[in-house]
Amino acid sequence: MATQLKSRSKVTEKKADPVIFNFPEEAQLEETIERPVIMQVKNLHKNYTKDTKVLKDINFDIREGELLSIIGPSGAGKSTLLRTINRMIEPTSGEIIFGDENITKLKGKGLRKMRTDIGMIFQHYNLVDRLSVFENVLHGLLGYKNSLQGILSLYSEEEKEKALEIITELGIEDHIYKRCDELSGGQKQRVGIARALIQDPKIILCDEPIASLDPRASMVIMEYLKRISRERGITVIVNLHQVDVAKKYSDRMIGLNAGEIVFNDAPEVMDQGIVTKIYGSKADELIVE
Ligand SMILES: Nc1ncnc2c1ncn2[C@@H]1O[C@H](COP(=O)(O)OP(=O)(O)OP(=O)(O)O)[C@@H](O)[C@H]1O
Repeated sequence: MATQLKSRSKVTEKKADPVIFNFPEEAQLEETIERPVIMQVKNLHKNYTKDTKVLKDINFDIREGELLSIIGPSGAGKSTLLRTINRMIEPTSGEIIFGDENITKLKGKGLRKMRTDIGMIFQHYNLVDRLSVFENVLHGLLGYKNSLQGILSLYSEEEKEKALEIITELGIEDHIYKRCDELSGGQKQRVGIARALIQDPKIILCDEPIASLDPRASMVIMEYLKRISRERGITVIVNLHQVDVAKKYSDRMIGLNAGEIVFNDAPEVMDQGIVTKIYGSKADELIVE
């Protein structure tokens, strides 16, 4: 398989990093159509200790194929909220309804199945540095494997073809056999996205995906995330520090302040007054046009 893939990648013309995507008009129009709700977060609380109440009665719906950003000052609870959605962090109380299930009650097989439906990408990529791009992407399938298949890295030809397709879609096919520690931050994040995509998720959680990237690489990553939500109908939930980036790319924004939702609406509605409500005294540094 490796040789097959190598010869295929040789015939692939070297492409420059894609920068701008022009979304078709239908995709723009689709934004006005109300998408079905696929997840409901109800009365969610997280207390790390008796005195550290980080999420306070969080309620919101998540819709199919939307790009939803979560913004708020440092310590507002953005990462905690994102990570309770796939139970990387256990909520203290409340419900997260996904399909017919309450995620907060899942155990064993049910929990593993839910995690294949919800992919995740991270600020620091969480890749295995000494492994190749190809191997890291295939690792996204581990949730579907038994432990022996996982240990032996047993993947079918079909799975390898799918990995190649996704790697090509993300524009990193020229790096497929490189170790991940030879890649730039933006390329690493694209590997992270490819690893999430190969598991066929319904939702991708992105915990500050551009916080370690320069503006150009950040834009490329945001364009890919937007494209994934538009073209694949996957819901993308992104924690962001940059209000302007969130405004530009989101279908909807949630503003968190001290563990409470103080804004949940379309980006067009966000103005300086709302930014002040979310960021308090730090809002002066964040001018919103
Ligand atoms: N494991 C933990 N134990 C105790 N407190 C925690 C733990 N993890 C986070 N916290 C606290 O919970 C609060 C919210 O943290 P969280 O990381 O969710 O915020 P955030 O909005 O993502 O912040 P940032 O933008 O700085 O990443 C902070 O006060 C943090 O110190």
